[in-house]
Amino acid sequence: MTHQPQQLPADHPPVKSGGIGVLLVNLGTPDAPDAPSVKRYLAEFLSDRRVVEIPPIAWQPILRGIILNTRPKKSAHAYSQVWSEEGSPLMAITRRQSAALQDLLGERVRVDFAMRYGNPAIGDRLQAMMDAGCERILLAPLYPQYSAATTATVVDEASRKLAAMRWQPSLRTLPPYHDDPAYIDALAKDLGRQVDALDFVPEVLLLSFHGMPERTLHLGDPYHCHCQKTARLLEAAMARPGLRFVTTFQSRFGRARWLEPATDVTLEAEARAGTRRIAVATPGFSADCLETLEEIALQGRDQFIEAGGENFAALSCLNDGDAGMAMLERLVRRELSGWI
Ligand SMILES: C=CC1=C(C)c2cc3[nH]c(cc4nc(cc5[nH]c(cc1n2)c(C)c5CCC(=O)O)C(CCC(=O)O)=C4C)c(C)c3C=C
Ligand SMILES: [Fe+2]
Ligand SMILES: [Fe+2]
Repeated sequence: MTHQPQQLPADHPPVKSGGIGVLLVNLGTPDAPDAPSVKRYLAEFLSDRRVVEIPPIAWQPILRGIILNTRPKKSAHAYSQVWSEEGSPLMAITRRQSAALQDLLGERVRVDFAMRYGNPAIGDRLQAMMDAGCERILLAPLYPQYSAATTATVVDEASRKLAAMRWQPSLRTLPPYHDDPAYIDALAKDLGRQVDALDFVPEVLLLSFHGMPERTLHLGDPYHCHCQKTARLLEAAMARPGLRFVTTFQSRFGRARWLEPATDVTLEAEARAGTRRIAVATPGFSADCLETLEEIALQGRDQFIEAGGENFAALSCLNDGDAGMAMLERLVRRELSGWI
């Protein structure tokens, strides 16, 4: 049997052109700092079974009946305190990171960003990349420390999109980088610079990571270990013998026991025990967001000062600064090897 060359039918989708894409992904944020927008966002986020590991039959009545009727108003108020002219800080910073990485990588690679919850959606941005001719895509969840509630759910969502495709792109995922020298060095350099620029000399550098239910640690999630390792390597890399490092977990949610020690409890305990000058860093967040700008910089300051502290500083995340972008370029180029 011979094969006759065939014309593509008129309705055949465009043939891809071998392009390469990098999709940065962060958590997501409401579209506006008002209760209806926050409610929509929380409904999606907190219905993710990777985030709340309670069977839906038990959890959905609590979520729909209680949480979504009480939390959105409170959270909207918190969001309104950090909202900027460019919108949500998490969105604005992630957009800038994407643009900066595009400049660093040049035209051979198409860089874009998406959010796991809300907009821009992962599925839509993956489709846009493919429509632009990308056949190879690096999916980069911007979480240094792996957890099922963050990293894995990004891969799940991208996989759901791919599951519906006839012609899939090749997909790579950025591994967690909690102990990568590029990340540790970027943090040490950036935090060192920020500490030196303060108008006081801190006695303590508190490293506050986002919390997780303690149960996830016993179920085998490496998140807690990743945070501890980052903290240990960062302390060694910063090499500041006069500074005491303390690791804590913030943003407790719900009734279950969360990883400890808790950031808010520790801030108060430090002040009561006589610490007068403290700086707080949030190395697990790639971009400043509600949890750093409101929970730490506003609430954390009040907690520390009201308990007797005198000087408090919330240090910035790596964001789209030089140290952070050079790190991201290094991590991404390594994963693209063989492709570019
Ligand atoms: C950096 C890693 C993060 C982990 C791990 C994480 C786990 C986690 N979070 C919640 C519940 C909430 N988190 C919220 C905000 C929020 N969380 C992260 C990151 C991690 N979460 C970020 C970057 C943000 C900020 C988003 C922004 O718009 O700026 C919120 C929403 C705000 C609020 O109402 O308090 C909730 C809720 C759980 C349950 C969880 C682990 C299972
Ligand atoms: Fe969170
Ligand atoms: Fe919070």
